[in-house]
Amino acid sequence: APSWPTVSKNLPLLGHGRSHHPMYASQDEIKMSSRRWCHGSPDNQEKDRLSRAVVGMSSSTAAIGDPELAKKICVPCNSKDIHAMPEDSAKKMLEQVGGWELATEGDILKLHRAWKVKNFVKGLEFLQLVAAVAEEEGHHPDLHLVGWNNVKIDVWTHSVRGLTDNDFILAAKINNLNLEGLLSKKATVQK
Ligand SMILES: C[C@H](O)[C@H](O)[C@H]1CNC2=NC(N)=NC(=O)C2=N1
Repeated sequence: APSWPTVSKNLPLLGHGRSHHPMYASQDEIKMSSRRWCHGSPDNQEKDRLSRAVVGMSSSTAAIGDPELAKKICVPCNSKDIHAMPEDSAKKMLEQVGGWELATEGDILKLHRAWKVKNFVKGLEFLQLVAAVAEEEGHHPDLHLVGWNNVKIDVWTHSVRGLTDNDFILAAKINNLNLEGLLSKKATVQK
């Protein structure tokens, strides 16, 4: 068999600092895992979470100038109140998510950021940390691990084919991750 790099067994697959993979977690832990999807019918915990959600998601002014983006939570992406924000609103909100830039693919506006990691396995660990935040928020980025040590992340709201506050909240939470020991010392990042 090929000598694949040994990915550490206790890689936290779904956040909370421990893996939720059936091989490693007890059945009740799996039931307890806080996987939530935008389209699922919210249980009480979800309702509580949503009650703290940003009010007035459709107006991106709800978050502009608010330094606590990372403390906000995403709302269901299939909510009828969610709309893609105009580019000038996105440009204003960009100031709150250092290191991210606007990118357009086709006619879709996205948030983009790239990091150089120490090696392939550290890149996977980085992606696992991001996955845990995405699962917690029910809002998911596009994750790329290319050239073995380049992590690239795009964030956009697929349901409206553009940017919403959810995307900036997720980017702010990603910026708050502790990447200690994962990033390469060489700063040059492949865009
Ligand atoms: C149906 C529901 O909208 C989906 O479950 C969620 C999941 N995560 C998501 N993530 C992103 N980035 N955009 C979405 O529209 C989206 N939708």
